[in-house]
Amino acid sequence: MLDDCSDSSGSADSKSGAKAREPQWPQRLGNYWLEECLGSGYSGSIFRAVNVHTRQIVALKVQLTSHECRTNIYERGFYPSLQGGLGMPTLYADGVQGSYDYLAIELLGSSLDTLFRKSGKDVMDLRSVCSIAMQLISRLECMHNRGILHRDIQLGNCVIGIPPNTKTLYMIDFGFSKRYIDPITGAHIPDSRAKRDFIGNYWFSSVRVHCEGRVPSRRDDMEALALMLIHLVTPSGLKWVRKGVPTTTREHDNIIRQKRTARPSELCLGLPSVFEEFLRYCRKLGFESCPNYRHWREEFRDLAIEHGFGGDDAFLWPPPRPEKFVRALGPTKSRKATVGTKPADVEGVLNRLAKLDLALAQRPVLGNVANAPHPPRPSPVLVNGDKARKKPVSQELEKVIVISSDGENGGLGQKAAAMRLPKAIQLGTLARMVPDATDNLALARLIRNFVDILESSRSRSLTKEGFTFLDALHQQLADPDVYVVPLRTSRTRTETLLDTAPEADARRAKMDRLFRLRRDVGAAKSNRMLAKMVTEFGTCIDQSKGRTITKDALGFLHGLSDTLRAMP
Ligand SMILES: Nc1ncnc2c1ncn2[C@@H]1O[C@H](COP(=O)(O)OP(=O)(O)OP(=O)(O)O)[C@@H](O)[C@H]1O
Repeated sequence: MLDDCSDSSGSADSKSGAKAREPQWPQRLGNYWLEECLGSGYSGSIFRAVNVHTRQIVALKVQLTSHECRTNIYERGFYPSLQGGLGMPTLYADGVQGSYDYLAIELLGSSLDTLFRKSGKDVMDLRSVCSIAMQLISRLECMHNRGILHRDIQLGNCVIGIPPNTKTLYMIDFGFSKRYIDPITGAHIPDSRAKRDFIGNYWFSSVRVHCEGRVPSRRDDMEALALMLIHLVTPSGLKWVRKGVPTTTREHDNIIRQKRTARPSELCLGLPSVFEEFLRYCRKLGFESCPNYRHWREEFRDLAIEHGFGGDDAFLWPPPRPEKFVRALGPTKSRKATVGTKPADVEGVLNRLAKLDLALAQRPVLGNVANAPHPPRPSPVLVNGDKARKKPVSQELEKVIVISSDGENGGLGQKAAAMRLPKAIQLGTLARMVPDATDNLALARLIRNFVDILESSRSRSLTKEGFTFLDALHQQLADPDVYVVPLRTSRTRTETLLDTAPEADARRAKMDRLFRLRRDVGAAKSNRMLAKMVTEFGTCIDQSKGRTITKDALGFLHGLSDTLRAMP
């Protein structure tokens, strides 16, 4: 199949052959005068064209009627259902003239593929990727709500608009699309194990469709999007994309093998956890399941907010300089911002984060001992603060960017005046300081800083870095030499959403547990008891929808800090 189905974009179907020689296109088709050629695909070319009567500029997609793969025929069938949807191109006219078939479509801008390649970078900045995620989830939601699957999600099929719509992403190329809902009966297309030709693209088509030959449904469009996002934030991209379009069956088999065997945790190593969770979610969806678009849009919005980019989904290209976000967050010359750290250093950290410098954003592999937040250390550690430690925590605290200049209560309590770093960096830094907190007072201070960060953040969701802090805290309170299973397990929020317990009951149970923890924390008599409470606290948050830090949760953390402070 491979030798007769490839093109340079990585798209594949059963009908395509080697790229045909460019035909001689006429100067005029219907009311359109053909101008510049914007791009050529396997089955035809796209021209910038002008309506000779109205002077309206359009993109004219032209194909030979003799072509073996006349995708225009299919596309013109889908456009009417997609009209009016945000990011769905307008179809102005279509027709057949002599041996030419044309569609006059709204003229759009460059594709993500072109933009990314021209940037010369090997990863896309996190802000842009979050905005792509939010917008494309909406595009798929729109198509799916209208009963249509795209089935060829790839960078070349996502384009920006022309001014004034340059911040909006559009889906194009519905040549492989399909109705999955019968417009008359309303029934979902049936699943089938019968052997079928692969339709999609080598890079991002889902494992089920590409490697197992299954019938595509909504989940597969979503998985393709997840893979595309992971590709964008992975240095040099997904490994099976790096070698280019396969030209032999052997190369294609290699891609299939690599795709099939790559576990989500491996693909997403070092990335913010939402990428892995999204991919896992898509792969767990049933054939007819309706994806929870809103939930995942909000996840990517939260990720953008956590990294200081704001929650707007506008696609800004080229990406604004990271300093723009820094300035928006506070004055860079603040005295507090420079405690132990030069502004340039801080900017460097932010710049690297904005470019998703993966060395900085190291993420432990879930459940992997080698990547446990803090590997077992030989040094003796505290049980009720009775052992001496290497380094006073306050020194480390000062090295950290904002944290605290007056130890006890100041610090992030005066957050408004200080330059605020992204929550992820602050929490990550704080978590790394826990193993060196050699007495209860130092731990109490770190917890207070933890609470300050949570309270100063717009998002009340406990992130991966927040759980890493709790893991480290639990370990330090219980026994620092023993490996602790991370609180936030590979169980995803998705599963939480799919839990059978009615949502209201689950919420009430969470509130009760947190209320009890808050009430009882003051009565704890030892660090081990507190360690248990931290575990219960973390588990309770992890299992709740949205992993939200409630008032009682903050109360518990305050109580924990006070109790440690009061302990001998
Ligand atoms: N409406 C549009 N406005 C501007 N450029 C467009 C438009 N539609 C497509 N293009 C450009 O033409 C290229 C090919 O378009 P499209 O993917 O629709 O054609 P195709 O023949 O189906 O291609 P392929 O065979 O690669 O799937 C796109 O990558 C894009 O650069």
